[in-house]
Amino acid sequence: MLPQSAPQIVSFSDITKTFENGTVALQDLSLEIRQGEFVSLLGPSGCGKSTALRLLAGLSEPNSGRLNWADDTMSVPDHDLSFVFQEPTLMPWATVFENVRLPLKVRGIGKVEARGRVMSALELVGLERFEKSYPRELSGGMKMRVSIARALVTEPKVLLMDEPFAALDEITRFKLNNELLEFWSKFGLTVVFVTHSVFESVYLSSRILIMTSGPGRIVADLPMTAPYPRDDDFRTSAEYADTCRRVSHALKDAMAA
Ligand SMILES: Nc1ncnc2c1ncn2[C@@H]1O[C@H](COP(=O)(O)OP(=O)(O)OP(=O)(O)O)[C@@H](O)[C@H]1O
Repeated sequence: MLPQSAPQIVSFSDITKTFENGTVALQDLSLEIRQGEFVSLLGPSGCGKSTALRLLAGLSEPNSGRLNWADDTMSVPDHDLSFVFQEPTLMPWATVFENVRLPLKVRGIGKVEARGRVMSALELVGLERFEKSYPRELSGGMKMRVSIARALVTEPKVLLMDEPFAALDEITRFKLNNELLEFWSKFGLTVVFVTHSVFESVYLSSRILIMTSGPGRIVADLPMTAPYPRDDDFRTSAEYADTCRRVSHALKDAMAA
């Protein structure tokens, strides 16, 4: 599946991010992401994964260095880019339909025009029958599906995900992993995915960037060559187990260094 030949979509050049309290969250970070990649940022707590994702989303600015989108329109906040957080961050007072409609509303798209798009996004995540439900009536997995539908309703090119499945039980997480891979492939998305989990990153990614802290930086860039589609057979294969072991060792080495 693509990587090497695909065009670059965004690059970080020597990016440093220091917070006001003096914490150097990222130092001299350079990185290129290509269109259609599924890139995971994997590393221990505090190594700057979320900071890197927030810079990509335009939610924060670097102190030095440059972030370059190949297409200038991508640097406009919210344009062609969606963010999924660990918490589904749904409006509790609004229905599932209204929650998913929100990004379209923010863009000035009227309810009539939005309806078809919202219902298509809900169908994608299997929640079309729940359009009138409120978040409190949904399970954790369903809330996350609503959050994903809200991210996909704008038909983004790039999906940024910050530990989206960390709070879910394993069976739900596996299901959502598979659904995410389906959306990624169906829509030709570029996904940047933050996780602590070696297993999750190996299952999903076309490439894993291992980060470490003190200061936050990338210490290994590992292509994941197992073919897609990946399914439950892959999850129980020797190749998956071997790759998890290799990535786990690389992570341990990075943390010890
Ligand atoms: N707004 C902030 N002000 C000060 N320090 C911050 C701020 N945000 C993050 N940090 C610090 O910057 C470093 C990187 O944080 P970041 O949240 O990016 O790490 P992370 O790898 O995503 O961690 P986790 O996996 O725990 O979410 C940490 O030391 C964190 O305490």
